[in-house]
Amino acid sequence: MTRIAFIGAGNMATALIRGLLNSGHTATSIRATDPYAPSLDAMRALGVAADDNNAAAVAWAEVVVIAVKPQMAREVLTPLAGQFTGKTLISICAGLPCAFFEGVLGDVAVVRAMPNTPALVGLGATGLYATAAVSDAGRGAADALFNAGGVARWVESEALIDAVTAASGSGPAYFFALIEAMIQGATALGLDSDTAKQLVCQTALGAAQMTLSEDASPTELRTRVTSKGGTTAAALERFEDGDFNATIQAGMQAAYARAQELAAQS
Ligand SMILES: NC(=O)C1=CN([C@@H]2O[C@H](COP(=O)(O)OP(=O)(O)OC[C@H]3O[C@@H](n4cnc5c(N)ncnc54)[C@H](O)[C@@H]3O)[C@@H](O)[C@H]2O)C=CC1
Ligand SMILES: O=C(O)[C@@H]1CCC=N1
Repeated sequence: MTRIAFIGAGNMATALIRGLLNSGHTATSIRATDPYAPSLDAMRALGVAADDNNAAAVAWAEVVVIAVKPQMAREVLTPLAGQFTGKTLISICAGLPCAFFEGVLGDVAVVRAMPNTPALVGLGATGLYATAAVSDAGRGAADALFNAGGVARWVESEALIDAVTAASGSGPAYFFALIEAMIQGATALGLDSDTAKQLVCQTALGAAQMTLSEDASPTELRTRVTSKGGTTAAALERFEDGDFNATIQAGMQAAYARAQELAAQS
C-alpha cells in the first residue's frame, strides 16, 4: 500500500486521512507531522503515527501531501529541498502554483489538488492537475487518495485549479452559510431548531441529488418548484431584490482573485 505522509495535520488533512481510513487504507501506511500537540493526539487516536519530524516523514513516504497554510509553505518546505527525488508531492495549498514547489524543492513531481472538507464524510469533491514530471504511479496515488473521500476530476490546465478552489474548495462554506440562514429563517417562523435542521439539510441533499440524477437542468428543476403566483416565486423574487445570483458570482470571483493573490505573495 502506498506510504503517504501528511505535512500539516489540520482540518483538511484530517478529512483526507479519515476518508482514506474509511476506504480501507491501512493506518500504518499513513504518517502525519505537525508542531501542534493536539493535532498529533488526534492523529494517534486514528491509529496514524504522528510527530513533528517533517524530514523523517518525507524520507519514509512515497507520496507527501503538503497541507499547511499557503503562507507557511515556503518556511516549512525550504529545509526539505532536495529530498523529493522519486517521490510525488501533492499540494492542497490554495493558490500556490506547481512552479512554486519546483522553485523551493528542486527535483520534484508535483500534483496540485484542491479538495474540500466533505471528504470527512466520503462526499468530498477534488480537482487535480499534474505536471509532466508526475509518473503514472504518482497520478494513480493521487486518484486513489481523493477518490477515497469522494469524487476527483483531473483538469487540463493548472489555472483551472483556482476555478475549482472558487467553486468546490471554498464551496462547502457557501452551502453552510445558506443552510445556516435557512435554519435561522425556519426557527424565526416557529420550527424548533432540530426540526429546522433536519428539514433544511434533507432539502439540500435532495436538491443536490436531483440535480445529479435527473435529466433536467437546475433551471428546469427550479422552475418545476416555482408555481406561478406561489410561495417559491415570492421567495425567489425577494432573493433577486438582493441580487442573489450576481452576489454569488461576485463572491466566487473574489475567491478566484484571492487564490491568485496567494500565488503572487508566495
Ligand atoms: N480547510 C479547507 O476547507 C481547505 C483547505 N485547503 C488547503 O489546505 C491547507 C491546510 O488548510 P487547513 O487544514 O484548513 O488549515 P489548518 O490550520 O487546519 O491546518 C494546517 C496545519 O499545519 C500545521 N503546521 C504549521 N506549521 C507546520 C510545520 N512546520 N510542519 C507541519 N505542520 C505545520 C498547523 O499546526 C496546522 O495544524 C491550506 O493550504 C488550505 O489552502 C484546501 C482545500 C480546502
Ligand atoms: O479558505 C481557504 O483559503 C481554503 C482553500 C479552500 C477552502 N479553504
